Amino acid sequence: MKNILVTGGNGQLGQAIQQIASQYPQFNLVFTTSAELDITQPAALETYFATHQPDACINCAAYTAVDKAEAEEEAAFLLNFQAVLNLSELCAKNNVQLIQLSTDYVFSGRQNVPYTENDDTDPETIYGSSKVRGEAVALGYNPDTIVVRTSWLYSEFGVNFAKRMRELMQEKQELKVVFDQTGTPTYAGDLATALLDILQYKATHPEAALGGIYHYSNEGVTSWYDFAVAIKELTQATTAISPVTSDQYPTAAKRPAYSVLNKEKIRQTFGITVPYWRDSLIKCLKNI
Ligand SMILES: NC(=O)C1=CN([C@@H]2O[C@H](COP(=O)(O)OP(=O)(O)OC[C@H]3O[C@@H](n4cnc5c(N)ncnc54)[C@H](OP(=O)(O)O)[C@@H]3O)[C@@H](O)[C@H]2O)C=CC1
Ligand SMILES: Cc1cn([C@H]2C[C@H](O)[C@@H](COP(=O)(O)OP(=O)(O)O[C@H]3O[C@@H](C)C(=O)[C@@H](O)[C@H]3O)O2)c(=O)[nH]c1=O
Repeated sequence: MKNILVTGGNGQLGQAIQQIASQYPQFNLVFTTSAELDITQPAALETYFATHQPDACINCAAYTAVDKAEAEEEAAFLLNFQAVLNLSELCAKNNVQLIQLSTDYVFSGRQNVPYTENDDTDPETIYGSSKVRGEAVALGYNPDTIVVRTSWLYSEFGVNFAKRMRELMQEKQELKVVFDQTGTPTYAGDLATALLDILQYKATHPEAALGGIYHYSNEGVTSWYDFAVAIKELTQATTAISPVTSDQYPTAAKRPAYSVLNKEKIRQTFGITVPYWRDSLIKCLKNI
């Protein structure tokens, strides 16, 4: 396994993979933007695969605007379902190992113990529903597909909660942040390492049956409020942060109240270590 195509190469996860690519000289990682390779266009994908012959594909392209998706169902499903169908079909036909990214928002959040890969999905948002359909079609075309669900992704790159909080803390004297949504942040740099370690494991265990769903986030549990407070403390910001309930901070999409992911399977299968969320936040804030 040598040639790795990373779609959505300009997104935050795509850029996080770019940042560590030189640590994996055994892989020739190629990053594509939507302008270079529009994954909603089957003909463009076919031409790309015929020309570049990837051995694996990490699909980081996605529709990720959770609130906007409520009003843009078609656009969300086009990218998170239809395009995944195109990609999966082609990967299956060409024996290309696909890694498809998914989300904790596939769960409604009614559970109060960490979600395992065997728990039923029950999304309550358009974004979550579109990602569930993407998971199903990716595994349906090829059971060897590896679906990695992650949560609360943040990084130095793109648009994310941590960067937004830092900006708001510079602009505002007071912030209100929900404290009744519990989950785990994931530093995109850690996820990027996990994904390339998975491909490395696959390369050295070509016969292993590894297909299926895996959960990966950082370790530990927090709320968006506590996440914001940690950002405030670590950056010595002076903004006042008040905890509010989701009812007091209305949004178009209803986020899960609880979406902590159980990471036992990915640890056991690939020997991946999972950093504690606060340690990774410190690392990220140093880089921003
Ligand atoms: N962000 C988060 O908090 C979380 C994300 N995830 C999942 O992780 C994955 C990566 O997310 P993240 O990096 O944050 O996403 P981003 O929103 O940062 O990036 C998505 C990328 O998709 C690309 N894209 C959009 N349309 C197309 C298209 N038609 N063809 C090809 N590429 C396209 C964009 O490329 P361009 O810039 O070139 O237009 C963009 O760079 C996704 O599957 C997401 O669902 C899971 C949990 C949490
Ligand atoms: C900016 C802000 C948000 N919030 C709330 C809104 C929401 O309930 C929660 C998170 O806000 P955001 O809208 O930034 O994050 P959100 O878009 O919900 O993030 C999600 O993105 C998708 C792509 C995923 O897959 C998920 O894992 C998750 O990371 O914090 C506040 O309470 N106060 C604030 O000032």
